[in-house]
Amino acid sequence: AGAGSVGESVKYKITGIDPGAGIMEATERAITDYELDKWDLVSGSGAAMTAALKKAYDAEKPIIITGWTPHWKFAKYDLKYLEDPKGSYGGEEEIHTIGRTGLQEDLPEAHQILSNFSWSEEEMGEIMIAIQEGEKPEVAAQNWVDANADKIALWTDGVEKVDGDEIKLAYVAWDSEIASTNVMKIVLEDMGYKVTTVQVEAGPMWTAVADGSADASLAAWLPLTHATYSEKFDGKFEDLGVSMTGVKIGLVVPAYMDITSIEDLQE
Ligand SMILES: C[SH](C)CC(=O)O
Repeated sequence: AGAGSVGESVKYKITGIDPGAGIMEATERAITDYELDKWDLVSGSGAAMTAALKKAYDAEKPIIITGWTPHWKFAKYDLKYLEDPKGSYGGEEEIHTIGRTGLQEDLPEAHQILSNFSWSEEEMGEIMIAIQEGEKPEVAAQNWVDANADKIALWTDGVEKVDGDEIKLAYVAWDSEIASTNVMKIVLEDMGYKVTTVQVEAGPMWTAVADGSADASLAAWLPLTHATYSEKFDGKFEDLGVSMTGVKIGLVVPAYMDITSIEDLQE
């Protein structure tokens, strides 16, 4: 089908997520880079996006979403990324853990555990899929923690337990970060911390770590996805390291759509 019919079939709309997400900025960049003048990016939330995806997929209707890996949608549906020859979405990304300045001095044990935190797409995926299949996030995370003591020992080895120190983790309700934050909450609680988690949008998440109202976040996507935030708050946070490599953002469509590149969306 011609490119125009693709645009008409989705009313020239790309189904996005929360407006502050880096993938939304990258998509606006793609709309400019590929001169998709008739196209609009619709913001909403991760949950609204996956609901729209399910509705379209079950009816085998066209849909174009802002998608990312790791995410359970690739296990549930036959999806594909649209090629991005202009590189609007960057290349391979990483998930980083960030902490407020002063964290190492105030909460050295947590600083060490958060710096050690790293796991694979498959490990995160087990939790995301359990949640997607109806398990409560805290239960899915606890089940994973119970089954992966050896992995968690790599993060906590040599770290002394604390006695009720308080720590606050900020995160955004992306399925990937719901999984990681619930796991880290349990790990830190098992190490003696009183953990609170606060779910906010991406901008407020970075702001909270930078102004110290949150101690850390597991939800920093770098180097490109959150470049605007990391530049804005340069010097006001500490990068505690990479928790996952090989992650990716882009435009994602069901495999039944006969387009392969973002260029196919041009008139
Ligand atoms: C939706 S990705 C997890 C992160 C981002 O786009 O900011």
